[in-house]
Amino acid sequence: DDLNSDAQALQGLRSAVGRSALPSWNNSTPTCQWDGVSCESGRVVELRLPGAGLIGTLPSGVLGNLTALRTLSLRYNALTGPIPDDLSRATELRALYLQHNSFSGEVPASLFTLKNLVRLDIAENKFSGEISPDFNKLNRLGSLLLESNDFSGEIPKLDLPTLEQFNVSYNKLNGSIPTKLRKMPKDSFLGTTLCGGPLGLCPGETAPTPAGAPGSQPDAGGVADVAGSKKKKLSGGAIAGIAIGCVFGVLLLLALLFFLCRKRSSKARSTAAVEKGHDLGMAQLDAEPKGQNGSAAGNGVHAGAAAGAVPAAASAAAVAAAAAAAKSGGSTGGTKKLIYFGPMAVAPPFDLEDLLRASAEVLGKGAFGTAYKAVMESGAAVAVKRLKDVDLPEPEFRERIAAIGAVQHELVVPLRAYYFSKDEKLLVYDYMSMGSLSALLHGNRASGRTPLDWETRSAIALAAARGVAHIHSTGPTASHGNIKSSNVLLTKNYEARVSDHGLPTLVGPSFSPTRVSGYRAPEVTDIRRVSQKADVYSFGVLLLELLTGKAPTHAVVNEEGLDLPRWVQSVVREEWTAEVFDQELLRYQSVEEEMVQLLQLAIDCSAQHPDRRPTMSDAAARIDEIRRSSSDRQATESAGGDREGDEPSL
Ligand SMILES: Nc1ncnc2c1ncn2[C@@H]1O[C@H](COP(=O)(O)OP(=O)(O)OP(=O)(O)O)[C@@H](O)[C@H]1O
Repeated sequence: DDLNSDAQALQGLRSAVGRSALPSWNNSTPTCQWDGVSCESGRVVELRLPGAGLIGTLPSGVLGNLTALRTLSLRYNALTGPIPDDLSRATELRALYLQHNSFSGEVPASLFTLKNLVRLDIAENKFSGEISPDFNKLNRLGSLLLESNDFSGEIPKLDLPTLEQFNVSYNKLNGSIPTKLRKMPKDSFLGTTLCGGPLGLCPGETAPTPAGAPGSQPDAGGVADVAGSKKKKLSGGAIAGIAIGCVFGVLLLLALLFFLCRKRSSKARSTAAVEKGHDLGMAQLDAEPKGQNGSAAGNGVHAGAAAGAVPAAASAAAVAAAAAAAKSGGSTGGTKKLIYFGPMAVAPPFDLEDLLRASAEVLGKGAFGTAYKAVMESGAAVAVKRLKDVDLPEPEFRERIAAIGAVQHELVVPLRAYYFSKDEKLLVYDYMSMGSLSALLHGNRASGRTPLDWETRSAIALAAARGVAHIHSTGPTASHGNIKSSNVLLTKNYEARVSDHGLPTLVGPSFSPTRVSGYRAPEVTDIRRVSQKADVYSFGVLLLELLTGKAPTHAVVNEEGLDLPRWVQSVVREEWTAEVFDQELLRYQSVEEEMVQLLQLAIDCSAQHPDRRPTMSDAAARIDEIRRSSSDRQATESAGGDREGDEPSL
């Protein structure tokens, strides 16, 4: 074993998973100077390639040859498949960081021979199977991080003397937490059905008896019995005392409430009026769209959530913010601030007070909360999204929202600011005056809305593809997470902008959408973890929607809604291709070839198997090409004819 064999191993790694990612790894540069490589005494001892864009499956017979390796970090890449068995030959390994990839399969038994391991982080992958008791063999382990995988079953009795960090949260684990691990914090076990220790008593367990108290009843049959047995010991006097205390407490609370209500009602806007206004806004959500603002606003196709832009009597966003302020202590000053991103962070043009005073109307209700249009006294309008079901701990929420706010791109609707308190989470976006693509496509066609021509539709497709491709370019696992036509918004000039990226990362594990969206890729089981390839699938469905004019959740076929990719494929297979297109598009016969090309791309993107789908940037490049050929052809065919407004009649 020498540096030559190390170099060969690294080359093997590069050609398997990093061909385009590791340009500095070439023969004209000495191996020890390659990116991410550190040597000592003529051997490679560290390999650190975090977020390097590695993609694919680690080959076997490669990493195991790095026999002097002490640190291996391949975190935040797009690696798939199992950990190769031969890694066990790298016996000097102390730190192994593989978190945030898509590794799958069981943790190989060979890993448990790496006796020197101190840090093992394989979180945020797709590892499955049970957690092996053989982790006990790694008795120098200080951190063992297994969270957000598909591990199942019970946690074995782990007894690792130097273990400080341990996390198995967000796995399919059940049973009780082994005694030695019960000192770990609650966070280590969230998102599982485990019990015991920081998660509270397991069924059949009794609370530990306080020192000196008479013996408890072992296994007396659960929490209820424990309470029952305590009750028996209370004397009559004590019960009377408690009862009197309770009555007094309730009276005191009532008096306080009464006092507070009176105080608030003297303010300009009474709480009752505001609440009423708020209720009005919310109540309208389940009603038919009123369509005051024409087809540009609202979202008429999402069954049950059809909402026009209905003005609420009072400021609904103000209610949201006021509720936040009131619940968390009354005053709106102090630390209760909007946190800004991008250029606005330098000179914020509005603050929470302005939002509080803004008049608002409900735009619609989505899976993550309700969206409002808020018009401030200055006349500026913003879209405020009031999130529900966020039970992430504050630091995690702030970290994730910072990642969302960091995406600033001309084709992505910018997140300008957010507000976080225990009870309220508000996101502030630019207000997009022409509403969503969903409303544009499926809005009331009868009422003389402008038909969408090929040029507009293909331009929207291109902008959306580029916007999403930009989000993907920010990191190997960065994804939008919820691509659909109501999240493609339009500027005054009908230019498309991608909105709402990253929202699924903000909701906690308790979030469970009621319906499976027609845009969701078949492999997605947890909407909080949507891969880039799953985004491509959703984008494919969006393209199909643009081409067919049909919404994927539209109840055309049956109550369950339309599986657009399957429907299109069945029609295309029967060679009725022309049948799938939106009638409005068919009026433009001269672009039929391009329409078929775009349809082919849509079918490719919505392939069942993720590996068959193109990348988002490939999809964008293909749309660009298709559009170029259609404009070339139109230039030659129309011989100077002005197509603008030239709307062929039926
Ligand atoms: N910045 C914005 N400007 C204008 N309209 C918006 C803006 N953001 C959202 N909307 C519109 O408000 C409505 C509700 O949006 P919201 O994002 O809450 O739900 P959704 O997109 O239907 O579903 P989801 O919650 O899954 O994203 C939609 O019709 C959407 O197009």
